[in-house]
Formats: sequence, structure tokens, C-alpha cells
Amino acid sequence: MVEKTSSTVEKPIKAAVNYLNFYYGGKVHALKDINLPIAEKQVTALIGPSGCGKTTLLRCFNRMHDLYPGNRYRGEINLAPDGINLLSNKVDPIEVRMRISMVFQRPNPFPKSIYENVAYGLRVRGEKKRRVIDEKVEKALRGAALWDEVKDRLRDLASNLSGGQQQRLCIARALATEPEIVLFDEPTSALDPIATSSIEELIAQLKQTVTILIVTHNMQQAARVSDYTAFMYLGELVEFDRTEAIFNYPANQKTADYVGGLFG
Ligand SMILES: Nc1ncnc2c1ncn2[C@@H]1O[C@H](COP(=O)(O)OP(=O)(O)OP(=O)(O)O)[C@@H](O)[C@H]1O
Repeated sequence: MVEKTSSTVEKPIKAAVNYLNFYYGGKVHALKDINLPIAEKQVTALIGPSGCGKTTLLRCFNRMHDLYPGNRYRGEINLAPDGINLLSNKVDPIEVRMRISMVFQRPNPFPKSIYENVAYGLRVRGEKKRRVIDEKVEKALRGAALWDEVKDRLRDLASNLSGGQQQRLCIARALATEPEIVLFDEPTSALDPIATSSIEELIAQLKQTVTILIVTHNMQQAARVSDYTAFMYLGELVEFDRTEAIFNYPANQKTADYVGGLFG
């Protein structure tokens, strides 16, 4: 298998995955010796056929797997600038989720108002000052390109928004605590083409302020939104490079076959 190192990445590295292995329930060996640099304030896409381990890898970054007993990590994900290993059992997963937030496949707003959805993470963090919460809610909604559409109806239930608006609300919720990395797990798979293109435009803007990791089944989407692409197969990282290289002149035959549509 090809192993690429930080030399592939011209930008500063926000996170370094080192020899990461992951086991579901101590049995299924879902990730095998993954080495992957994540460039700061860039978009990195994880692609590969169903079951190759994309979502499993994404969920290691915010320690989602800790929520189920028996799951086991081996290896490291080191986060810059402090160099902590996110997977260390000395690191509190709650603290990790404050620094690394996630947007899921289907919009999943809480059954609360638009305002309270975005304020939620701030309140969990102990923020009590109304003025500070108001400011941060507005900033996050602006960051998610939703402010103009909702500023006059912040007390409405989030469920009254359209699917695309709900997904942008979930992005605002993910941004409110000013995370360093945002994980997107197939964020447009439940959306129509117009809502999809507005989320893609948003991702392109967000990378000015935050590092992004995105799982997508849609190769055109990976080519449109990402700077770097990692191709996975059967739990291994086959190839990692600049997106342009992966799609135009991949080094590995398996990558060429996948991006060429020979298997899916
Ligand atoms: N909770 C689980 N328990 C046991 N095995 C699991 C669990 N979740 C996933 N797996 C297995 O781990 C492997 C990787 O799955 P994962 O969902 O990460 O793949 P994926 O590339 O994201 O697939 P898809 O594109 O279909 O979402 C697969 O073999 C899958 O069957």
C-alpha cells in the first residue's frame, strides 16, 4: 500500500494520523495502519467504495467510537499546535468534541428553536452571558450562510426550515463553539442539487477559517470541494495526494480504477 507523508502537503499540518488501527467490538479490524496528514484550513476528502472505512476513520477524529463498548483504537491522531494525541485515554472525549465538531449525513436539528440549536454548544460550555451568546449565534449563522434567511425568525422551531436550511443550521451549530476541525459525513446525500451546491459553496468559504475533513460517495463532489483526497480500500489507505493528482494522474492502479468508475 502507498504511504504518503507530510511531504505531500504544502500547508501546515493540523492533524497527523499515525499508524491508526481501529477494531469494532474488539473483532472487526476496520482500519489498518492508516497514515494521513490533514492540512490546515484545507479540505481533505475521504473516498472509496462502500465499507472501505471512510466513516470509521472520520469518527475516530471526534472519538465517536467511544460511545460503544468494546471498540478499540491503536495508533495516534496528533493535533497541532499542542501535539495532543486525540486517541489517548488521558484525553477527555468531550474536550475533543469541542475542538472537532461533526455534521452528519441527514440534517439532525434538535427539537428546539433555530436560536437554541446554535446556542446549545455554547451553553454546554458554560457560557451564560446573553450578549456573548447572541453574538456567537449570529456569527455562526452568518458563517453557515443562513443568517439573512432566519434573522427574523430565530425563535421558530428548527424543524420548520427546509432540508437544505436545516443542514446549514447543523453547520452553524457545529461552528458555534469555534472548532478547529469540522468533520462532514456525506453532508449532501439527503439534499437536492440546489441545496447541495449551496453546501459545497459554503464548504469552500469555511476553509478560510477552519480545517475540513469530508466523506463523500460522490467523486465529482470530492473533485469540486477538496484540496487533498485520500482513497481507501478494505480498511487501508491506498493513496493520498492533491485532489488534482488523484483524479488526473493517480499513482496506484486501484485508485485509477475507482476514480475511472470501474468499480464502486
Ligand atoms: N458498528 C459496527 N460494528 C461492526 N462492524 C462495523 C460497524 N460499523 C462499520 N463496520 C464495518 O467496518 C467496515 C468499515 O465501515 P464504514 O462504515 O467505515 O465504511 P464506509 O467506507 O464509510 O462505507 P459507506 O460508504 O457504505 O458508508 C465495514 O466492513 C463495516 O461493515
